[in-house]
Amino acid sequence: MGSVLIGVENISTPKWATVGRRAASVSLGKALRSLPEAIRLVVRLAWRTSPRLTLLAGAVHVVSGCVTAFGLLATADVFAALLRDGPTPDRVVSSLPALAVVVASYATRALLDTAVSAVESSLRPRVTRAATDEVTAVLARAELLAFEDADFRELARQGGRRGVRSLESSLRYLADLLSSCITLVAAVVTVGLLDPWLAPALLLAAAANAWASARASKLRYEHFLDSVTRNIRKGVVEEVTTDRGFALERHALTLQERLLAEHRRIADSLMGDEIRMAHRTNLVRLTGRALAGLGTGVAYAVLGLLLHTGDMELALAGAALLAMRTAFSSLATTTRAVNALYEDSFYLDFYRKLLVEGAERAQRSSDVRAPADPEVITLTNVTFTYPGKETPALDDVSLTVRRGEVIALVGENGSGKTTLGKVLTGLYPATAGTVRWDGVDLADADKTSVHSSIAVIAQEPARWPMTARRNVTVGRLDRDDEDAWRDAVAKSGADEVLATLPAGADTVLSRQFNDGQDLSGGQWQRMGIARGTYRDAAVLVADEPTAALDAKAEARVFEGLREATARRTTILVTHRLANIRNADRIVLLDGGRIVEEGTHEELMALRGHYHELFELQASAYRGDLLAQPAPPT
Ligand SMILES: Nc1ncnc2c1ncn2[C@@H]1O[C@H](COP(=O)(O)OP(=O)(O)OP(=O)(O)O)[C@@H](O)[C@H]1O
Repeated sequence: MGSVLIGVENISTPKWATVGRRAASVSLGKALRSLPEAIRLVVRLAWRTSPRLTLLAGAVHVVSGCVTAFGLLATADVFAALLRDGPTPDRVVSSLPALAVVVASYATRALLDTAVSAVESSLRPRVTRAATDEVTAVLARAELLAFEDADFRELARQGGRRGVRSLESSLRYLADLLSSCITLVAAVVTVGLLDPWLAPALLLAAAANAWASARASKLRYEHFLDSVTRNIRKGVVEEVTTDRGFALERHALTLQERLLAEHRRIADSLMGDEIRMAHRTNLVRLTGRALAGLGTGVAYAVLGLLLHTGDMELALAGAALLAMRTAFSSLATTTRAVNALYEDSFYLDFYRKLLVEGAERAQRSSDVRAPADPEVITLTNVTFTYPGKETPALDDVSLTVRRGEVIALVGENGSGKTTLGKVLTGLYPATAGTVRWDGVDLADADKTSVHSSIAVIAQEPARWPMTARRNVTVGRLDRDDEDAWRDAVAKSGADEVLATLPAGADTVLSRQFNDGQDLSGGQWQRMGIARGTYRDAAVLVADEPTAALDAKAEARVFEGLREATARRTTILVTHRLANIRNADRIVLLDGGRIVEEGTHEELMALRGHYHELFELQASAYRGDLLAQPAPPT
């Protein structure tokens, strides 16, 4: 079956990564122009978080930059006074005012640095919190179907993790950029004022540095995009190699070494690429530094030439030298900040995309309320296709369900039973056709109003990391009804589970907490049934509710369901046909289409597919299936 264990060699690259690849391959200038967008995003979020702190941070940085510039000009004055012609004591005395300004500027700068870090340490956690909150809110409010889209899930991971981290670092780099730019401008203006020829040489060094930094960022980003798919694959292999959920089969199938080898294979390929990328980045940096060095050399050569030809006095040359050194150091800070912001801007884009896409996929609210207890649910020519799939899971399904009816959905694995349950209850929107509750199209209805009227007992119920009692009452938090709770745990058989727990209903059901307990598959299923029963909704979807239950518990659950179904509409998905003989209607699905529909007696009389399935199961119980084959005659 081939040597690749997981078999995901050819999984496609997420859409957003393909778009990002295109963005990264545009010209550098164009890409750099996208920088203001990233800056705007960071500033806007900071502003929303705290306008006062944002203004303060900006102001403190500007003042700090100005003080540095001021100190620089004052130092030039000190040089000018010291290197003037005349007796030394006079020169020293005349330099004192400028020296005092230099000392004052250093002291102020030190105070401002403290202010900067105080303001930033108040602002940054607020921005991080706001960004994390935005991501969490977008995901919490996304429609159910969004979580079926692998691209969206990966975007959520990248936007939530890298995006928020980049936002935080961008804020720091933005602040650095602001103050270093002011110092740089002051230094370049000082140099330019001393001699206009020196400025272009400085700019050459700046351009070389900026080019190298931006190019290196682009290489790193391209590498990230190239490795996205492999990183997803590595994550999957990591999970199956180390996760508890796979531990049993990993050992029983003796897969540990195979999985480890697979993990190493992918990790090696990623490491190889990473090293290659690092070498290329270093080469780019070297070229940048060589060009910047050339610019610096030219600047010093011009200075030497000016001194040699007598076009510049020694005193001014001293000041120019100092300004040039300041310019180079703030240039280094500026390019580092621009470079980091440029690189962050790619990841900020994930964050932005996640917010945009999340907003598009938000569960819509609407003024149209679904009826709380629908009389009739009508599906008309409903088709449903999962995101990223070609073939529909439901194909032209029409069905009418009346209040109080018990409809059993049967059919082979993958025939669309679970999907039909979700579309019928508005959890998934129909791709085509309509689902109406008493004439209200669920496509227009407020989803919360629809979902308030449904209870879902899932095939694999969620294992809520809460107390056992909460695992049931979370079914309807606004209900506080001790009788209903007792009834729910009794009908589901959850009462027997509670009796085995050390702290009874107050035991926390999660191994993540101290003293937390885990349950068996069947015990979790009983908790799920209790939750669905406690919810007491008008429309109940029970999807294989008893698949993991022992026979006694199953009988008890069906007894409970029968009692409750008189009041509510029930959609029951099951493979155990013996349990649904009394259903009002049985709907047989095949390949997403309804192929047979009627009562048990009607379908048996039809002698079609249902009859065949029923007979097959019945014969298994009668013992025909395992009976010795008749000896050949
Ligand atoms: N999350 C999903 N993403 C993509 N395709 C899906 C998803 N869930 C189900 N499908 C596909 O939709 C089709 C119908 O699946 P569904 O779960 O509704 O079948 P089912 O009849 O409930 O099956 P089973 O008896 O195994 O529970 C199948 O072809 C399945 O592969």
